[in-house]
Formats: sequence, structure tokens, C-alpha cells
Amino acid sequence: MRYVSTRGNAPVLDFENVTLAGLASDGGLYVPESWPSLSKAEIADLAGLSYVETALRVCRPFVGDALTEDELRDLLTQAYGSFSHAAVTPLKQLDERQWLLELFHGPTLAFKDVALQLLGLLFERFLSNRSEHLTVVGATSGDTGSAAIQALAGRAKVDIFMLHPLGRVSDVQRRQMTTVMAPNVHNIAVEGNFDDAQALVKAMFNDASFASRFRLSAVNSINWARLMAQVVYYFYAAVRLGAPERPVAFSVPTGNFGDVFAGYVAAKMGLPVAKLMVATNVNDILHRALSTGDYSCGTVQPTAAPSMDIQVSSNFERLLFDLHDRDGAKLAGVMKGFEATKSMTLGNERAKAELFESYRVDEDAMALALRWACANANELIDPHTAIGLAAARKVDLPADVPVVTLATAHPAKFPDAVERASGMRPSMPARCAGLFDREERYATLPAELGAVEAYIADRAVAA
Ligand SMILES: Cc1ncc(COP(=O)(O)O)c(C=O)c1O
Ligand SMILES: N[C@@H](CCOP(=O)(O)O)C(=O)O
Repeated sequence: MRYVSTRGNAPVLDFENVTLAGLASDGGLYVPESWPSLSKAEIADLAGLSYVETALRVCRPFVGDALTEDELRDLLTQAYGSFSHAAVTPLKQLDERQWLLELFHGPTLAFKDVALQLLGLLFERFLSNRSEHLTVVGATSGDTGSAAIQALAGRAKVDIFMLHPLGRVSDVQRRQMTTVMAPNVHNIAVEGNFDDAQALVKAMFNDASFASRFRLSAVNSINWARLMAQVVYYFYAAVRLGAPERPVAFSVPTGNFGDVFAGYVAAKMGLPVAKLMVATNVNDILHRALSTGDYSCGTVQPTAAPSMDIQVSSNFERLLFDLHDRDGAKLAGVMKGFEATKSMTLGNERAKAELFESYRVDEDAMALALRWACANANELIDPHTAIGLAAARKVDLPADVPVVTLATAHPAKFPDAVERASGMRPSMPARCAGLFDREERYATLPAELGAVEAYIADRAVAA
């Protein structure tokens, strides 16, 4: 499999190199040159397979000959061996048609572990043949950071510098990052919001001399391997609910558009997806874009679902690439315009995004959905999942189509917000006990490229 940039002007890479790369050198994101497909019979054959075997069949076309089948199976087995549920991503029924897909049974209690447990192993495997040292730079609104740090702490040949917005992640999320004392882990609290942190990361990749001097790499969903790993659970869930004979809809709490884009990839590969509901909080740029064509940034508002307090959604560019008929040169122009004005209008191409529907969920509606899950299904869910569930209950499809909400985080990551909404305080799973007894370590820096690059240059290993 070969990977091309959404902006059409960067080297074409294979799976190994796309995994070690971050942003493409033309500022775009890497995507497969064409979408692989699984036939109806191949999808039917997934019934009854374990998560690891399902992942093997879904990931194999993306990995190509970068790993043998046995090597890939070994890595998947190790990655998902760290999950606390035998099904890895179990399904739970809420009522006749509503389901939860629990994605939070990994080490840091959020869906990010599903991809990052694998990515950590892929980095190690690919670096083992090389004399290179990677400097991973990432931005987090809370969950990517902890999952990436957990996956990379103590690994040879990698340093990780993780930027989070100062004071805008939950205490649990922050401590999951800042109490990790491995010498290759460097936490930076940026005086700004998540969009500022993400823009700094992209600016570091676009600074060609800095990027090559420190061999920058990415753990955010700009890294293709992240999304590949997330495609798997759409297949795993849908097959359990009757695919390929029966279409299934998904509701996805959305911020950076990575998780829902993985659902789109599953549909492109042949999975019968009836609808992808893009559930946003009041930071609703994606809802406005998909429902009216208005993709313009507003001011980020802090909410009880802080991981989705995002305006500029990285992966939306990957969808735009398809909507512009994969014309990289045209999209490069469109994206340059957006970067200059922070605004874009979607025209006729919006009609090609009919698989998506969107819904904006404010704080009251989030709390209502959280209480509904407690009262009707005895499930305590987190605020991000509650946003997905609120949107799922608006899906307008025939009653026999199951609707699966992606449960993206464990409620214990957001105990104050969950208690405010439901009156119940979630308890911390044993694997994360002691978090509040440990010492924290992080630097605080202004949201300025020079300051962040200087901090990293003082600590990173030059290539
Ligand atoms: C708990 C949680 N839910 C939902 C999201 C949104 O996912 P995505 O950024 O892939 O749209 C995030 C952040 O990525 C998250 O951490
Ligand atoms: N919500 C995310 C934001 C970064 O998203 P990513 O999927 O691109 O890594 C977070 O928790 O950090």
C-alpha cells in the first residue's frame, strides 16, 4: 500500500515510512492511494473472530509487506493484551436499538489506547532496523497525551514532547501525563487552548530545518496508523450486530474528526454503515460545516467534555480530499485559503458527504443524556459519550437499524462533570489507583513557536 498527501506535493510513502512520519512535507495529511475493500463474504467471515484476528484482517491491506502476517499478529496480540476486557471493545445494549461500544478498557481509560498501544509497538519495531532517534511532538486536549505517554514511556530511540492547554484538561487527564517520570517523557502546558497547541505542532513540522534536525514524528491522528487501528472496531461492532446483512449506524463524539473518519474508512472498505452521526459539543464548527457548509472558526468555549473543545479539526482535511475528488493541488489551494482566513464555505462537495449527519449538543442536553443512561440502562457514562448518545437518539432511520454510540472515555476521567450531571461520583478503576498521590512534572510555556522549539531543542536528540 502506498500513501499520498492530501495536498499532492509530498513524497509517496509506504506503511513503515508513513508510520514514522508526521505531517506530510507539503503540510497535508497522508491517506492511502486508494481505499482497499473487503468483500461481503470476507466481512461475513469476521463473525466470531477475536478482536486481534479481526484487526489482522482489517489492517493487513494497509500494512502491505511492511510486516509479515505473523509479525502483525504478534504486535496486535501484545497491544490488546494490555486491555482489561477480553472483548477489548465490548458492546453493551441500552435499549431496543441503542448500543454503546466501550472503547475505554485500555491502560489510560480512553479510546486513544486502542490505536496508541499498537502505534508504540510499531515505532519500536520499525526503529529496531534503523539508527534513527525519533522526537515525537504531540498536542492533546487530554486523552491522546496520556495514551501516547503510556505507550512510549521508557522506549528506546524515542522522546515524546506533549503539549496540553494549561488548565483546560481534567485533573485526572493531566496527572495521567505529568506523573510519568520516564526520562524520555516531556510535558508542556501551553498558555492557550488545544487549537493553539495543535497549531504549534503543525508549525514545527512545517519548519523543515527543525523537523529534519530532530526527526519529528507524530502520535496525533495526523499519523495514518492511528486511524487504521480505529477502523477495526467499526467492523468488530457491526459484524456482531448483523453486518454485512444488516446496516448499522454509529454516533461519534467528535473533535479532531479522527474517530468518525475511521468510520468513513470502514464504509469505504465495504462495511454497510447506515449513517455516521458527528456529535459535537457547543464548539460546533463541524456541525455547521456539515449542516450548512459554514466551516469557520469561532472562539473555543470550555465545556464539560474538554477533549472535544476544538475548532480546527485536523482530519476534516482527509474528508475534504475525497470530497474534492482527490485533487491534491486543488485542496492545497483551499487549505491555504482556510489557514489565512480561518473560514471556508463548502459548496456542492457537501452533497457527497451524505453518509454523515451532525448534531450539536449543549451542556444541558449532554447532562440529560447522561442521566437517561443512568435511569434507563443503569450505565454511568462520561460527558463525551453522553454527547454521542444525545445525538444517537436523534438519528432518523428505520427502527431495525441499530445505533451504536462510541463510548470514548471512562467516566472516572471526568468525575466532577459526571457528578454534577448525575449526582453520582464514578470510582477510579484499580489500574489507575494512586494517581493523586504521585508527584507531577511539567513545564509551562507561552503559545509561541520560538519558545516551544527552544525548549525541545535543549532536550531532544539531534538526528
Ligand atoms: C474522550 C474523547 N471523546 C471524543 C474525542 C473526539 O475524537 P476525535 O478527535 O477523533 O474526533 C476525543 C478527542 O479526540 C476524546 O478524547
Ligand atoms: N481529543 C484529543 C485531541 C487530539 O486528537 P487526536 O486524535 O488528533 O490525537 C485528545 O484527547 O488529545
